Amino acid sequence: MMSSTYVTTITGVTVDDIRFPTSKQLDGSDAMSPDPDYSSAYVILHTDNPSLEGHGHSFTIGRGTEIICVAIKAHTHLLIGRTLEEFISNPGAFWHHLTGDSQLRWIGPEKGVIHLALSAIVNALWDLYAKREGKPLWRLISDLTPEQFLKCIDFRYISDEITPDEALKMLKELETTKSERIKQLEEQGYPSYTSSAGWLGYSDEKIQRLCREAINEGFTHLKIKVGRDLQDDIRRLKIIRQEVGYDRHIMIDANQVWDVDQAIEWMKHLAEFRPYWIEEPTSPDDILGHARISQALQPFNIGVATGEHGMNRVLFKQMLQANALQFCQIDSCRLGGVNEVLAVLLLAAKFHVPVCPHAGGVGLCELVQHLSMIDFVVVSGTWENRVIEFADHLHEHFEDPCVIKNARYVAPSRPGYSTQMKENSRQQYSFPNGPIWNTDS
Ligand SMILES: C[C@H](O)[C@@H](O)CC(=O)C(=O)O
Ligand SMILES: [Mg+2]
Repeated sequence: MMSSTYVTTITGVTVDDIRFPTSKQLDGSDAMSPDPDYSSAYVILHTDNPSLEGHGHSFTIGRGTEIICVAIKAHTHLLIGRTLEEFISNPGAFWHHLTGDSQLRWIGPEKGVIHLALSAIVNALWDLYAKREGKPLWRLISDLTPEQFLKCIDFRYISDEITPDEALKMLKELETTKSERIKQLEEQGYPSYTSSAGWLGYSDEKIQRLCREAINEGFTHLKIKVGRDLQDDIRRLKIIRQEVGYDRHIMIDANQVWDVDQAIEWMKHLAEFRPYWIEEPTSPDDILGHARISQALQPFNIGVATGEHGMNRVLFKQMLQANALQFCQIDSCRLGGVNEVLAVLLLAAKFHVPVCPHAGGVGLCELVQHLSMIDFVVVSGTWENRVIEFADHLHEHFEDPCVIKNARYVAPSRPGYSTQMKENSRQQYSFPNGPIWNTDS
């Protein structure tokens, strides 16, 4: 897509299992994950240009990261000897090539461990491309023409809902005003919400303190974990509402613990606290269940948010078709990397459903800021009702950490996809032999 006079060949793939012992402080804890160790299946694509590498990762919560690492290595034959120019000339076709290995496809297809592995690789390819062009990813993709943008997407399985021609029309309608939105982003940043205050394992005192801090930092939207015990949720929500008042939005997240009827019943008891959304009320695969919950909660003005475990664009297509979600939570590492996220952004825009990405974890905030900015500039053209999740953990381990100012993500300016972890952090937290884990060393 971009013209280039030289060719960059992928010559090697390094894979690392990196884990942070976040479970010690119960950071990240929820009703389904009481002791997460935020982790990264981390990949570096080496090239024949020693100063040009692509970094990517996929997020997990501890055990199992090594399985994704093995799955990443299983893709090596699809990468070595391939050129960055092949990827750039047709990113959608290259994505198809990576998901198309018939033997690997059998253990998906396009979901589960193999798809988590794919996302790390695809994220690294986009990092490589953006670094080569000297642009942050959001800007690189914003600068593509609508035709080039569409070349990134594999329309297989979604063309019954959105065709390339229809998508082209949508993108062209926004193209003439793109530069205004780029300016707005650079001047104002992108709205965010915090989930740092409400992890399930935190004491009431800690939650109160963190709510106050969040308000002082300018946050108007806060997310709290629920779903372990109803009386506990009621007590915690009372405390939180006392701290933040009713002028701010509270979102709540059940992390899939409920059956469908149980979700509806439980939420009726929490409705008095006026949650803006209930996130992952039930199994992430249950499209019709989410639709029933959405319908039941409509009279209470509570939206359903889901997507952090949304396995692929097909699931999102059906969630949208079934009116099963009111907030679309793309995940930069659960979907098959940037290409598939772009497909979901288009689908969500078609249904006028706001995209509010899942972030937090390790490195997710760094990635999704680019994706929401692309959505704003190119796809939906608006940030109305849209907020990117922010959790204040582990940013110090990244070369280009996200920056929050007045509760808004500052638009990244460094080349790449903000994926690159500091070399020292990769060594220290390498599992199981890094010094943090190997207490004998
Ligand atoms: C285990 C993770 O911390 C999870 O609770 C994150 C999540 O659901 C969210 O950020 O939303
Ligand atoms: Mg969640």
